[in-house]
Amino acid sequence: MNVIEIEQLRFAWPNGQVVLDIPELRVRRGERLFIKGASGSGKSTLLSLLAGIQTPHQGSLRVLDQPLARLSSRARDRFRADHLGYIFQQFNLLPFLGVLDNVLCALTFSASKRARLGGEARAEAQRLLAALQLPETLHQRPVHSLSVGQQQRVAAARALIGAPPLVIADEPTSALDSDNRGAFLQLLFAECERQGSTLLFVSHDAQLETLFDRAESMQTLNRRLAC
Ligand SMILES: Nc1ncnc2c1ncn2[C@@H]1O[C@H](COP(=O)(O)OP(=O)(O)OP(=O)(O)O)[C@@H](O)[C@H]1O
Repeated sequence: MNVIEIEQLRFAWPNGQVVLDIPELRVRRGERLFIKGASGSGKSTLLSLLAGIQTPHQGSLRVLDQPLARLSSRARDRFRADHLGYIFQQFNLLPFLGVLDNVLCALTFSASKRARLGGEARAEAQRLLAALQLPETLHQRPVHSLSVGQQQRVAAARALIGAPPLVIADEPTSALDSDNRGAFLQLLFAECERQGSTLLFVSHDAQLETLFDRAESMQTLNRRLAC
């Protein structure tokens, strides 16, 4: 089954600038896809469509077989909470909440994620944080007191909890040095594989692409825009 299916997708921002014109993109279940592209090439715009924050103006976009544009905005919010894990570029953690509470908050709005846990939520949050190598001594600390690399692991655990079928990561390694980037990616891959999550990872750092099953560039995806 394909987790993502895009056909003849076009999207423009209100100023009329066409940012995406993608004839086709398919992502298989369990695949680890790297999407690269220069600043301004439309990476974040594509992710906002896949997450159902924006909807396409033309063409078809299906995530987990759901045509997102046909859902109401409320149904898209629910779909996102239930089926997606999202690692934001700036992590978007709640700075004064503790590490564990930041991870657990991903379950608050999703009965599906809670149902997929198969065990106690706190124990699963602790397991994920340990798998991502965040020491237990930090689990109660407010996240604002953590280093950038540690915050990134909290953001990854929050995206992974409840085994969402699709995990989207938007440049989450840009603040790390190359050794730490590689190590973090291997941990992320291992957890995605363990729980059967497809990973879509966006970055302008083309050095990372060899670590993935497949890489696509925004330039190639958007080839019609260059004509
Ligand atoms: N909310 C918005 N309203 C209008 N234009 C926007 C909006 N968001 C992005 N754009 C425009 O869409 C184009 C693509 O932006 P986008 O953020 O998707 O690129 P990107 O590849 O993610 O860039 P970066 O690597 O710098 O984050 C840019 O020209 C940008 O100015």
